[in-house]
Parts: sequence; structure tokens; C-alpha cells
Amino acid sequence: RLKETLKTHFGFENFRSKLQEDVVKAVVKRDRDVFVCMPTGAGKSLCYQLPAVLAQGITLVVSPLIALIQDQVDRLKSLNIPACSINSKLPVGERRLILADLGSSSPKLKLLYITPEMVASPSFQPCLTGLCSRGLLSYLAVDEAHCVSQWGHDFRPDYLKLGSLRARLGIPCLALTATAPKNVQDDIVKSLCLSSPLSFVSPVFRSNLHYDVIFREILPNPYVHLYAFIKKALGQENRPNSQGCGIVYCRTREGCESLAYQLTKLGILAKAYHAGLKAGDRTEVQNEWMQGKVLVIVATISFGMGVDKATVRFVAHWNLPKSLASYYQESGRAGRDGLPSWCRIYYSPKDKEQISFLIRKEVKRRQEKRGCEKDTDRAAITDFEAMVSFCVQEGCRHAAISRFFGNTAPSCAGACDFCRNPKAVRAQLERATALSTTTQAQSEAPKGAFGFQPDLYEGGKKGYGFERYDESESGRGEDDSTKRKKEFSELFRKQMGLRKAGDGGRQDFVPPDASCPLRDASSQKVPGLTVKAREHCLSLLQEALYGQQRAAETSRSDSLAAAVDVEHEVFVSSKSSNLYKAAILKKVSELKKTTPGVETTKVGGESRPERELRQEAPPSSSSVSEELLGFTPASELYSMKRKRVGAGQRGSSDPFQAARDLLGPPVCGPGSAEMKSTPPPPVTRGIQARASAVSASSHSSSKVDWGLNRRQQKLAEAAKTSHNISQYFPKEKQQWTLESDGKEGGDQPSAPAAEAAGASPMGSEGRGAGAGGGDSKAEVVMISDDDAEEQTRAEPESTTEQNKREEEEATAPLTSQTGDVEEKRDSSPPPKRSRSAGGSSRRVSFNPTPQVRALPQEPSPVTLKEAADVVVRYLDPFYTQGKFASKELFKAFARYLSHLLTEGRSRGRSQVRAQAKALINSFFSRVQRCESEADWKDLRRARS
Ligand SMILES: Nc1ncnc2c1ncn2[C@@H]1O[C@H](COP(=O)(O)OP(=O)(O)OP(=O)(O)O)[C@@H](O)[C@H]1O
Ligand SMILES: [Zn+2]
Repeated sequence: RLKETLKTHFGFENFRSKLQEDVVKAVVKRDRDVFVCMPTGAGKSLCYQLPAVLAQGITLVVSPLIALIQDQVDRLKSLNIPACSINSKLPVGERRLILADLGSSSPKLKLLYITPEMVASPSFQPCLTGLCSRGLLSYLAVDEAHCVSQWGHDFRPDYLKLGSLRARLGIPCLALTATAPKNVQDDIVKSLCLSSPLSFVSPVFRSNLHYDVIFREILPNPYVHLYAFIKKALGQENRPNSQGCGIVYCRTREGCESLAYQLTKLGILAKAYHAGLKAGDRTEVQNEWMQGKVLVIVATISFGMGVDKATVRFVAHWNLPKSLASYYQESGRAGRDGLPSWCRIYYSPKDKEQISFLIRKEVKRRQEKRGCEKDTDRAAITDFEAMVSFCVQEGCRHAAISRFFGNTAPSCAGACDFCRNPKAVRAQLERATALSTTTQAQSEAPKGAFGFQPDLYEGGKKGYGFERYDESESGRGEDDSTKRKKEFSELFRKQMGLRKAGDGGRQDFVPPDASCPLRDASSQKVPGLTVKAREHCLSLLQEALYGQQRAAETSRSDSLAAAVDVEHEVFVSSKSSNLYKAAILKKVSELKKTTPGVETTKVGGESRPERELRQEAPPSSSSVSEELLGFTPASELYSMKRKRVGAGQRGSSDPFQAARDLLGPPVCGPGSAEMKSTPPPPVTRGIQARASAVSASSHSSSKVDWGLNRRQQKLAEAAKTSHNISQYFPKEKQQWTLESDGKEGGDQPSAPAAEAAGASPMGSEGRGAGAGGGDSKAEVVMISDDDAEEQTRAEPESTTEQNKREEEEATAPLTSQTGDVEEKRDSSPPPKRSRSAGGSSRRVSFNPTPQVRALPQEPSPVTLKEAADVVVRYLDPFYTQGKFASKELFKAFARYLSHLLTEGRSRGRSQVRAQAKALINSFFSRVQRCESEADWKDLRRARS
């Protein structure tokens, strides 16, 4: 009967192994709990899926990742096996249907997949209790069961709740894992309350996997080395059309992008995959890889769980994995078809240092958070030590893995570099040692195993700084962030002090975590500025923005995206760590000033994070020096508001606010030494402040430009003599009046269009924080990189990990274009703008001229954003076809073209569309593949 079901339902003639058969037989008996530890790809899923099909009732399967679940459910559905999942991403309609089936007397469903969080969620309890009381549950299967163990490499606190679930359900339980050493196995049995389970544990050894380790630092050109390895592994040297493919794991998102680029440049089409990509992009890349259109995927560890591809011929690790257990799992994705496959680590001692630092940091943070130490705290350290040992040892790699999992050393038969050629391994080690001795000439000899200083580690629960799972860190309050900051600085100083001892100020930049959302996260452009400090500043900005945008119902992820932009803007224009911090601080306080109903815990008139930063910021006089150095104080920047850039500026903000500002007290301190000695009248200062805002927004950070255009000068003159300056705001008045009418919408794109353009909920208004119509800066921001992407690939991001977006590219300065745009704005009619309810209501209170409502509306020309929309749409297919050497180039080109199309006289939409199409087509008829910006230097001529 088993064989028959295996064939009719799963299409397999036989069990994959005797072990698989034995497990299935034991499970269908239903008289014992079962524990299964089988290598990756051994066919564990079938061990519960087949019994589930045969059983009366429903099998509840707990799995850690929604993506993994989705994959399994899709596979089962394709086999016509009734399976589904209830999770947070499920559309309401589908959820209702599933619950209806589960509530019926004889549900059709055979397998119900859920995450551990869902199992524990109150909303799921009635359904669970109903199923249980009606005796409709047949099995509880716990996949990736090592997540229940605090000794395991992927401990997941919610898995701990499964013990009580198991006791409550009273049905046979099956726990499955591929990566569980003895202590983890014991922990699983204990934590899941398995009662004297039948254990099926097969050795981890997979003879078809060939392991080796290459010391990256001694290679003349590591990229070329990797390229050669890939070529060889894919057999392309001899068989150009072989079906194989491979994975390169990188620790950071940035690393993925640049490595994919390097490989593609060398001739192997490789694409990056990481949580910073939009969901749609990730799916696209994964599909292309699954279908063999892209041979190499360069991914962070967010890729691979549940990916069942048999022909993975190699798995390379460009960076050191966090533990030997995870390495076994990740490398085990190779050779699932049983054919020879290659697993390589590009080892680097620098990498080791950085990762061990991150591990220690995370360990310490968690310990402090918990307030005590635990026995399991050392697990993270020892697992990482085992990983390092695997790389730097002189011994069989397979034996190292087997020993780690408690198996006896297998007969490797040349399936690792050491067993194949021990001399070469030794020679490599010697060369690496010699190299490190040279570079660290005077430095203190590292203590402890593999250069660690064990007493510094003091254990750790689970964190490595780059967890696999999307574990929510919600609830981390201000207190915690303060603590983290302190702890980080302490640990950092201590570590760096230790490392620097005697080595003459070696580079001590701590690299970003894999999930670091900062743009240009690895850049060391600002001396002394740490990634951590930048992250902290980002969180302050995000909080401020979130508070400000709440009225517009902007989500946290959007405020993060906006914060990333602002932070990056400050970062690129800062020359020292202190100036950077001061600029951030000002931005934060400025944002808070404009936040309706600010909810910050103020201590002594200042919020805690602000105070904290201020302690590190330069004295207040620095604002003067900042300006002299070319920095514009944030109070003048209004970067998150629509900036008013002088009267008549198209789409500029509330005229009354502007007038009030202009006539009121000075906005900020003096802007230059010259101004300091002869302060101009307030109105001029107000305008100057705005002029400086334009200057800053144009990224002309090297000088403060006080030049006013004619209109602005006129305005200043008028303001000196009269308070009636409204004549200079006719268009704005019209705009304001329409807005104050309470109409939301105006010229805003329709909802789907806005979404497609990346405008919802953080499109043009989102970035402006509901503070007014679009100005030139806002327009520039609008077609900044992430918007450009969103225009074609708008997809909601929902998991925590997905929301941690990383913006890799620096926003191009666009200085010249900005100037062009501004010129045009002066003479072009203002577009109507929608604004948030919050923004609108604030302005209504200043409305003295409702009668202006009747003013005729002028037609709105195509805006920069709309042009960008069009451009990206036409350009995207070319990008997809690999016609751009990099994503940066694609974006730069899109930006350039958008500006080009909106330059000069205003155009209608269809005109812009036609021009964009013609220009792009003619460009690619001349240029085979866009390799540099020089390729489009003739485009302007082509247009004219
Ligand atoms: N009896 C069988 N005959 C042939 N193929 C099988 C058999 N059982 C399972 N497989 C196939 O083996 C592959 C691996 O199975 P599965 O995904 O269950 O592995 P796993 O042990 O869960 O691996 P991982 O630990 O990586 O999740 C799948 O493509 C599955 O369809
Ligand atoms: Zn070996």
C-alpha cells in the first residue's frame, strides 16, 4: 500500500533509501513519536507527506519560513494532494475558504502548513482547538526541528512553544532535521516532549560532494579564481550546454551585487539575490536560476531554504559561514541528484575576524538583554570555531563535518582537497601564514584556538548578527537601543584596542551585517564613522519620519526607505564623523518640529537618542563651521519637506507658511562669516535659508551658494517695503486654495498608477512628509534609485527581512540637471498636488483667501517623475536582457533620460512617451550593451 501510494500520489517507483522506507513505515504505525536526522536532499519531506496522504484527518506541519512552506504547498498541489498554509500573507478570501473547510465535518485538506508563530497566535487557537476536539488531526510534523534547540545553529524561540502544543494535541509527532549534532538531537527530543521516540539518524557523509578550501587573500585575482572554479564545476570547459548551475553565498547584499557583476563581466551570467531586493525581483531571479536561464545565483543565506534543485553542481562560499552546521546545510544544496558536485569556501582571516566580531557583539547584546548567561551561550562560538577549524586544519574535510555531527570519520576517497593532495593544502596554509605574519608583523600573537580570545566571547544564545530567520526584533525600545549603542561602543573600543595593539593603527572598520539597510554601507568615506553609528542615526531618522508621516498612514518600511535616503544624503556630504552626527541630529530635531503631535520622551527638552548623539556631536558653534565647510544646517534643509525654493517655484509649499517664515524671525543662525558681520534683514535671511536649501539639495556641498534668482530678489525687495507679498505667490495661492479645500488627489496618479510608480505610500508625497507640493529637489528624489525600481517592480514587501531594504547605490548628485529643472520650474505652471490629511489640515488654519478657489487651472506638463515612469517602463526590458553592465548604469541612464525629456519646453505625456521610446530604441540600435556613462553622451544631440 505504501509503494502504491508512493507511485500514484508522488510518482516515485521506489523509496529513495531503506531509511526513508523505514521511517515511513514507522510513522504510519502511529504508535510512537519519530525523530529523523537525515542529510539534506535525502527526502525527509516524504516521510510525513506519504503518511499524511494515507491517514484519516489532517497533518499539521510546522515549518520555519513562509517561503519554504509555499514551496512545499505548491509542490503538493501540483501532485493533487490537498495542502495549504495559513499564514499572515494569505489573502482574506483564501483564508476564509480554508477555515471553512477546516470547520466542516470532513475536511478535504490533508496537510496544513503553519509557522511556529501562527501556532502560537491567538487567532489560530479556535481553529486548532476545533480540529483537535473533533479528532481531525492525524500527525504533528516539525520540520527543521533543530530550530527548537538553543544549541542549534538556528534557534527559533517560537519553536519552544511546540512542546506544549505537542502535549496538547496528543497525536503522534514527527521531528525532522538535517543538521543536528548529538546535543541538539537530545534537546529536540526534550523540548518537543517526544515520548521515547524511534530515532532514525543517518550519517551526514555525502560522498558525491567534493569539499575544498581556498585562501582568498593569497590569490592574485580571486574573481578570476572563482570564475575558473565555476567553469570547471559546471563542466563548461568541455560541455558548454550542460544543465548544471550553482550558488555563490556572500555575507552582505552589497557583496552579492558586486560579485554578480564581476562574474558577469568575466563571462558567466550571474545574478544577485538578497532580502534587499523587491519580492518580485527575488522571485524573478530565483525563477531564472531554476529554469537555467541564469547559471549562477550570488546570494545571501536568505536564499536556499526549500529550494529543491537537483542539478546544483557547486556551492561556493565567498565569505565564511557562521557555523559548521549551517555550512553543512548550505553546501548540502549541491548534488541532490547524487552526481559529483563541488563545495568550496574562499577563506579569509579578515573575514574570520569580522564575523567573529559580529558574533561576539550579538552574543553580548543578547546576554545583556536577557540579563544573565546561559550554558548554551557558548554554542554560537563553538560552532563558529568549528567552522574556522574546518578551514585552517590539515585534515579531511568530510571527517571534520562528520565528527562535528557525532559520526565517525567516513572514508572520503579523495572527495576533499586534503585527501586528494595534502601537500597542496599544507603549502597553502604555509603561504597564508607567511602572508599574515608579514602583514601583522608586530601585532600580538592571537590567543586561543584559531586566533580567538575565548574569554571575550562569554557565550551567546543564538545571535550571529545575521540570523537566517526573519525573527522579529519588535519591542526593542529606546532603552534597548541606547543600551545597544553603549554596549557596542564599549565592545568595539575594547576589540579594536586589542586588535590594534602594536599594529600601528590597522584598518578597524567593522563591516555591515548582511541585513544592514544603509546605502553604501561598506563605504569608509567618512573617517571614524562606524556602520553601527550610521545605523543608529538611521533609526533616529526613521523614528522621526515615521512620527511625521503617521498622518499619511505611511508604513514603517516606507519611513525606513525615506530615512535611508536622508541618511545617505548626509553621509555623502559629511567629511567627518562628528559633522555627520551633528547634521543627523539637526535633521531629526527639524523633522520632529514638523511632526504633528510629537511623541518623543523628552528629557530636559531633548529626546533621549538626541541627547545621546549630542554627546558625541561637536559643540554648537560647529554649525557655523559646517556652513563654512559647505554644510547647510538641517534646520535650513527641510529635506523631508517639500522645499520652498523661492517664490513662484513650481509646486512649492504653502505660501503662508513661506511668507510667515520670510517675515518672521530668522530661521536659523547665520550662514556665512560675511553674514555674521552684517546680518541681513530677516526676510533676506529667510530667502537665503531657502537658497541654501536649494544649494544643499543640489548636493553642491563644497560651497554655500547665496545667489538669488531675479524673482527671489524681487520678493526680498517687496518684503522689505511691504507685508503684502502675496502677489508673488499667485500660483501657489491657487494651489494652496485647492488643497485647503480638503480635496485629496489633485493631479496625483490614480492609486494603481501611484503604486506602480512607487508613489504609494511613499511616492512624491511620502518623501515630502505631507508638507507641500513638489519642488525641484523632491522631483530629483522622486527618481532616485529605489523609485526607479519600484516603478516597474512594485510589490508589497511584507516580511521583516524584506522590509530591511538596502539601497546599494549612491544617489547621483544630478546637480546640473537640478539646475535645469529649477530654471524651468520658474516659468512652468504648478501641478496640483495632493497632500496628506495632516498636511492639509495644518494649512487650512491659515487660509484667509478661500475665494481664490475659482482661479483657472493651468494644464500640467509631464513631471520628472512621470517621465521617469515612462523611461523606466521602456528601459526595463533592456535591463532584463542584460543590456546594462550594472544596475547603477541602468539607473543613471534612466535618470539622465528622464531629465532630458523634461528639459526645456513642457511636453504632453504622449509626446514624452514617443520621444522616450524613440531615444531608447535608437540608443540600443547603436549600442550593443551599455558599459559606461560615456555611451549616452550623444543622446542629447540625438534628441535635438
Ligand atoms: N523516493 C523518492 N524517489 C525519488 N525522489 C525522491 C524520493 N523521495 C524524495 N525524493 C525527491 O528528493 C528531493 C529531496 O527531497 P526533500 O526536499 O524531501 O529533501 P529533504 O531531506 O527535506 O532536504 P532538505 O533537508 O534540504 O530540506 C525532492 O526533489 C524529492 O522529490
Ligand atoms: Zn577527505
